[in-house]
Amino acid sequence: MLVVESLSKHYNHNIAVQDVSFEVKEGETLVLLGTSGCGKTTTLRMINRLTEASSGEVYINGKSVFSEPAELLRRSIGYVLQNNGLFPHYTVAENIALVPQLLGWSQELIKERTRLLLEKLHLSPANYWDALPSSLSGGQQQRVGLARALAANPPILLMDEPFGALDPITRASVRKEFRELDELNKKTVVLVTHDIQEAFELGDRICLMDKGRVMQNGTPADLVFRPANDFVQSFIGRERFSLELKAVRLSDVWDMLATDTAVGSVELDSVKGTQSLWEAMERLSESGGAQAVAVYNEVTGERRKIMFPDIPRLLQQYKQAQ
Ligand SMILES: Nc1ncnc2c1ncn2[C@@H]1O[C@H](COP(=O)(O)OP(=O)(O)OP(=O)(O)O)[C@@H](O)[C@H]1O
Repeated sequence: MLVVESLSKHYNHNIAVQDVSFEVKEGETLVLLGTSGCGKTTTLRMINRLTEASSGEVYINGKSVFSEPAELLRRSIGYVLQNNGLFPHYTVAENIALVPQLLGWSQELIKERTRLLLEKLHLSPANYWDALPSSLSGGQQQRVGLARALAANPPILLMDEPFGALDPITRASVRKEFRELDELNKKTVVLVTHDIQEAFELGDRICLMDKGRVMQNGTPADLVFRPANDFVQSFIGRERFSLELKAVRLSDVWDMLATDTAVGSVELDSVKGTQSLWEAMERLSESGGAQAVAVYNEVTGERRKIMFPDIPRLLQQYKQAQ
């Protein structure tokens, strides 16, 4: 678990970050969201001490990050940058192996881990092992950057605008892969973005910042249905409808879903109860004209069904119940 307590950074008289606090549990993603210059990157870099805090504390599993040399600390924290930060003269495999090499892993273990990560990130080892970063597309480079950050299996992963340099289509597909990556299930992730849609898709919690301060720290549903102040309200602005669909989980409206899951003899595509109304809508659009998708509750094993016309009604009923 990561705890950030009253973190501040001042540059002479300029306050970059003021009194920022939040907690991120294992398996959770916290998104630092806000417009350019609000202090997101500075906050992120104070966690792995690339920027030294003026005051405040950061604890990882109860231990202060200031209690060990910064270089050692950074080996246990994965870091992904917008421009991927790959070494241009190192091959893909050499880039991924950097931290495990520093940690003294055996060559055999490093190779095994590199192969596994390349496969999980849909980069076939046969094609990409010896490739140089310049021969890869932006999306592929970003995947290698992610593999490198995950290589030594760090408990914490920090990501600074990881999808920011990608075109919208690649961005959406890399983001989806990121959401589905099982390597992240037990990680504590802090991700910086200025893209509110991305924040709602990826964040279990969102910390919305302005001028170095936290405006609201809550779940996507807190921000969109219970905004703490006018700033949050206006930040959500005209994107409200899609954000509402992203904030409501299918498990939140479980009792309102149809119990009859049969649609003739057709095997329905399925989504999980932990996914959002938005993701159900995406799956319906992708499933080639299917009228419905099944919703699978991983906890109880129950199945229900959702259809396109249900979606606005479910959202409405959820809002009324709030
Ligand atoms: N090394 C530095 N020296 C002086 N001021 C700095 C330094 N680094 C950041 N700042 C200032 O701190 C404030 C916050 O910057 P920061 O990069 O954290 O914002 P950000 O929200 O990440 O913005 P962006 O999305 O544009 O990267 C800005 O006013 C910036 O000019």
